[in-house]
Amino acid sequence: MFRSMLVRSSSSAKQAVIRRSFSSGSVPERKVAILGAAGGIGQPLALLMKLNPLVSSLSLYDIANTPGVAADVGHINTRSEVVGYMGDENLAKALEGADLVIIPAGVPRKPGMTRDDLFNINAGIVKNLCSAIAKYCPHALINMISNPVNSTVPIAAEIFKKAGMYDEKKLFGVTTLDVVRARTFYAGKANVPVAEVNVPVIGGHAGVTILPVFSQATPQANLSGDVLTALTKRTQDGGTEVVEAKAGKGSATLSMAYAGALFADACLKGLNGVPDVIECSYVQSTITELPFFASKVRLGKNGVEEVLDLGPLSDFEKEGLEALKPELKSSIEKGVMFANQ
Ligand SMILES: NC(=O)C1=CN([C@@H]2O[C@H](COP(=O)(O)OP(=O)(O)OC[C@H]3O[C@@H](n4cnc5c(N)ncnc54)[C@H](O)[C@@H]3O)[C@@H](O)[C@H]2O)C=CC1
Ligand SMILES: O=C([O-])CC(=O)C(=O)O
Repeated sequence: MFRSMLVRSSSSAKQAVIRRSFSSGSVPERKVAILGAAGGIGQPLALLMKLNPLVSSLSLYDIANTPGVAADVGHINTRSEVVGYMGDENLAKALEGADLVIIPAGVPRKPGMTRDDLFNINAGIVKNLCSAIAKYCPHALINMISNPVNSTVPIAAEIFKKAGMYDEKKLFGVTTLDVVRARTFYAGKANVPVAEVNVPVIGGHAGVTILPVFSQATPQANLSGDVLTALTKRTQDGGTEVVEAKAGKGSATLSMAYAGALFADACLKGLNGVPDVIECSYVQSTITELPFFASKVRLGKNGVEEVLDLGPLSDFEKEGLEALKPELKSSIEKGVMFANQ
């Protein structure tokens, strides 16, 4: 049985000591499950989560190849115990007791495709995985990476509603890569240290629905309208830039794993009661007329503690906001319709 592929990252005795010291200290035990863990994002994300001291148990699930990934990552001498699970019959065990489930399962784009072209395959994958989550770890936080995020998050919400297990505070579309890109591109043009940069990115996660709010970027810089327009377009097309550079071999995996690990770490900090953890994410929202929208959210013990206001927008950003609404609305409706058919 694949459970026997359990890989312990250090001896049982050492693990017991680690467990005791954490249970008596301030860092609680946290199980994180990655669904799609053997994929292009899943593998480096598994590595980064293995390096995260907030994780005590790392559960790696995929339909194929998880034994090798779990054996490999499990040899790293950090806190978490690593267990790999392969195949549908092991999904329940992969999920049981999870505090956080990260979902990068599904097919990536090839050149010429939009994220919405992935809907037909990925919608079904997300639907099945979310049905299992509703059954086996209904109180876990969900970090949805699988594209099209603008639709997969509404699909997940509908599946949880049908199961009577929907908690809007626990469902997150991961848009952190848009923030990571906006920070990198802005730092290059503004000539400021990239590590100090923050830029909120609102809307959704596809093309024009990605709206970086450079007027609120810190540190501030006096960039021309043309530069801001170009920065906005590059952020919106960041995923396509990688898809084209990879020329048929997939989409962003390494930068996505970094972004996914950053967001998961923020979720774990929130769960553990760290105050003032704020990240952008695509969540159920009332700050616009759209039922799901990415904006800054405050993370806490229950997941989303507060969806923050958009703050002042420039005229260019106001136009971008109005322009993104029709596409985002139809992507949300498409997801809701799929889940209810
Ligand atoms: N939210 C974001 O910012 C980003 C999202 N993505 C999306 O992430 C997804 C994954 O991308 P990659 O890792 O590059 O693809 P990949 O093809 O390398 O890996 C996907 C993995 O999912 C697994 N999988 C397929 N069906 C599954 C199921 N039912 N249960 C569990 N695992 C299953 C596959 O076996 C494979 O290992 C794509 O949909 C991609 O578009 C990619 C980059 C950024
Ligand atoms: O572009 C893609 O297909 C993958 C993705 O979401 C991104 O890199 O932002």
